[in-house]
Amino acid sequence: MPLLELDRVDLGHGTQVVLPGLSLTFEAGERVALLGQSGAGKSTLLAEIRRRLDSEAAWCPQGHGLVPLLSVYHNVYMGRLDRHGALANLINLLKPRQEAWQEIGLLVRELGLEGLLRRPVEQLSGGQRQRVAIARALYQQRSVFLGDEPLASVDPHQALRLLARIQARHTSSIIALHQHRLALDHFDRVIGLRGGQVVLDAPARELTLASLDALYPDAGPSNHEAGVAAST
Ligand SMILES: Nc1ncnc2c1ncn2[C@@H]1O[C@H](COP(=O)(O)OP(=O)(O)OP(=O)(O)O)[C@@H](O)[C@H]1O
Repeated sequence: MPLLELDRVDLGHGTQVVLPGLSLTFEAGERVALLGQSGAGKSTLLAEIRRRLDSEAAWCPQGHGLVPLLSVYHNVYMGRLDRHGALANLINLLKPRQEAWQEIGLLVRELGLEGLLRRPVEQLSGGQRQRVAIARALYQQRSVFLGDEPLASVDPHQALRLLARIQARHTSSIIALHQHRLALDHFDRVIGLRGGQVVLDAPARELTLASLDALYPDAGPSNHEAGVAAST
């Protein structure tokens, strides 16, 4: 069953079209890796998917989108801000709701952030912030996970564990990433963007690391090794 169909749409920013005439169908239940060099249009595509799926999708943005001065608890709680009234959210800011505190406590423990619930996000490492952003997306409890490089600042072993948790909690996932090995081994489908077009759209099992090199024209032949190094 299609989750989403894009039929010859022009995607871009203002008057600048980045992905002209784009046609893509995403099926429910698919785990899709979105690849392409910087500026290829992955975020632009994800923004459109997010706009269309709206409340069906949990969202983990590039650069985490956290509030540095607020605690880990409050940042994760923000995943469900829209499900409570303004007053309840305000009160929670001053005095955390008990059931939310417990639920978020379990979630952050699962992601290896135990003991950090009260810590302001500005005092966390890059990898810890990344996990808070993932926790916030998991806390949204949606059927689809959309992630813009959600595994960029964690080590390869952690990336694998986090990805497994993300995929276990969502029926479908569409994730932009640069770890090629991860894309080939843990996704159903790989979509590659280059020069404003979809130049690759294939089942991950049919692809090799070398076949992904064509997505990175600036990188030269050694990119294959970079892909290996960046992967688990
Ligand atoms: N808000 C914006 N306004 C105008 N142009 C933008 C905006 N965001 C992105 N662009 C441009 O759109 C093109 C695609 O950018 P996009 O962020 O989608 O690429 P990307 O594949 O996600 O890159 P990266 O891997 O670096 O995140 C680039 O040329 C970029 O400069």
